[in-house]
Amino acid sequence: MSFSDLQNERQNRQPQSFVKPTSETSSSPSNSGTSIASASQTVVSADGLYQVLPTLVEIRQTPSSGRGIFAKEKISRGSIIISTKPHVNVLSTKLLDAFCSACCAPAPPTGLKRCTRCRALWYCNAACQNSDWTMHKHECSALQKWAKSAPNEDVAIPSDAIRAMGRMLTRKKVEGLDSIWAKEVDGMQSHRSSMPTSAFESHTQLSHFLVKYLGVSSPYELAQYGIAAVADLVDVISRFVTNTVTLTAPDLTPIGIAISPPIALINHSCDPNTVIVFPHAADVPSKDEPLMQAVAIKDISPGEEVTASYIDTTLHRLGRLQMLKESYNFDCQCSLCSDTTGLDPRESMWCPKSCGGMCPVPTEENPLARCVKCKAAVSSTDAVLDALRVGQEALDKAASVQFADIDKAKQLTSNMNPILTSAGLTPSCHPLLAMTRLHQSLLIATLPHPPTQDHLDETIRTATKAITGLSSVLTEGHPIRGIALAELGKLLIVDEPEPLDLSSPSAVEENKKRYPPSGPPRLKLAYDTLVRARNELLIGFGSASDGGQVGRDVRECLVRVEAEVGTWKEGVKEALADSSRLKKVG
Ligand SMILES: C[S@@+](CC[C@H](N)C(=O)[O-])C[C@H]1O[C@@H](n2cnc3c(N)ncnc32)[C@H](O)[C@@H]1O
Repeated sequence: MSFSDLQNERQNRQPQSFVKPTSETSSSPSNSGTSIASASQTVVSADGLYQVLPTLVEIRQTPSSGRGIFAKEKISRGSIIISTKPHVNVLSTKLLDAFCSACCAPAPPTGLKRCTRCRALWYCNAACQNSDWTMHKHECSALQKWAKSAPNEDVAIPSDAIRAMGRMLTRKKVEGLDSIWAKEVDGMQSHRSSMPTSAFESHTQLSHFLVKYLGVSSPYELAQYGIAAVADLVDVISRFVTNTVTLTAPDLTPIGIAISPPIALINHSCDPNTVIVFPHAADVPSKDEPLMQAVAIKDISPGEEVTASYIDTTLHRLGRLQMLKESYNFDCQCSLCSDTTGLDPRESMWCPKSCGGMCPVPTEENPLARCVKCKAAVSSTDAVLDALRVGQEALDKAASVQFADIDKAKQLTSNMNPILTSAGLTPSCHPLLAMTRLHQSLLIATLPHPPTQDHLDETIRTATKAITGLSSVLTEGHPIRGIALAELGKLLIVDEPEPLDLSSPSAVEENKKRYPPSGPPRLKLAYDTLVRARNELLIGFGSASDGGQVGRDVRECLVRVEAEVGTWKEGVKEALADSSRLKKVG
């Protein structure tokens, strides 16, 4: 595998949220977490709505989280629970020329075809353009008008939020305000009545842009979209903010936003049993893409609630609580957030006496941290607190400049990683894990052509450290783990620029102590890593989707590595045969 393949995969991948956190705030009654159904939960009658929900689940009213989806039968991990095309999906504005606006596939080598009228949307081919035309014909002229009135090129295309809401309202009008489609959209949770004042400003601004984009100028015109009063407009915005999911490429790179009312029925947990993915299954025709799937990553018992995470669950507890409150306005009481007694790997450091145990990281509120195994006290509290604070600042800075100034970002992550590590943080501790993952993506993006052994090996070590961290905080089969393992496996099969000469026994011994090893042991490690990746991808992207596009790529890689290992074994056999022949001749 060449290193450029890896660089093409350079992601703007977030540590991960499936439902898009937005700056707009929404509010909801405070509520409890998820899990086992209680007697007070009643089955919600859906009156012909949500036809895509399979019979193995049902909608129930929960005492504190509103409606939710519950298993009626046992659901095994790796099963696809819901599979549907979103009601609405739009690409991020900056990626409009990189992905097809209909099927959301990346631009083929021959390039995408641009809509010649609005010049804003791009498609794979005429078939994709035609399949999108029923919707695009309405937005095409809106996009043209918007561009004409834009003060400059940078804002010539409205944001993904405005375009998505525009499509949602237009489709409602086209389908009919009493249609099932419209009822499902209108049935999504709105927090209008309990919206905090802080949300009003952003919601008002969005409403203003939305009305301008739709080009409506009278109450009569607005009513055709089902908006009879200002309150209805606020509902549209609130529903959008509360229920939108990040549209991702099959490798989890965020590429836009999507809305699916049945999938939006899934409530949140920071330790979810389900993930929302867009796996790009092989047998799905492009007209059915982007296919959105809710996949079980844990076995789910009958009566148990199906939950997904709305935010990055590698974050520490306070960070998660704050994000959920700000973006979805509820106080998370899931098992992970409620249990403050156990040791959370997201907030852990090694024992100061190196007994092999771990301690919770000290905080301003709880400065006295002790190893859970040998009870040794952390004496360097101030230094650890400083490292955590400076680490978070450096992470925010590096993340914000990673595309505009990659060298600066890399300098920040290179400097901070050793500081956080020597402060004693474990690889799963926030912000070290996030910093390691960012450092890995920057190392991949800056791999020289051809790669140097040092740069390649550092990237492999960083990817390994990231997997160690991720494996402590995410359940086996979580797609982020599967993707991280696939990435490491691919790094390990990049041709070594300067492999060790393993012809002497001492070099072979030396190689055993090295990480990553060189030569055949490296290939063996690549093979084992790719097997692990494939197994986890089959869970996270669903076994019926064959682990999604990445799962299929990994399978192909495995076939190549197997052939290479086979050739190598043949080579060894031949060499042995040669030497015994030579001995006989001698
Ligand atoms: C995408 S909707 C989920 C479906 C929603 N319960 C309904 O009835 O339509 C997101 C909203 O559900 C509620 N919610 C989701 N997960 C929750 C949880 N773990 N605890 C409390 N409320 C939750 C919050 O009000 C949140 O803004």
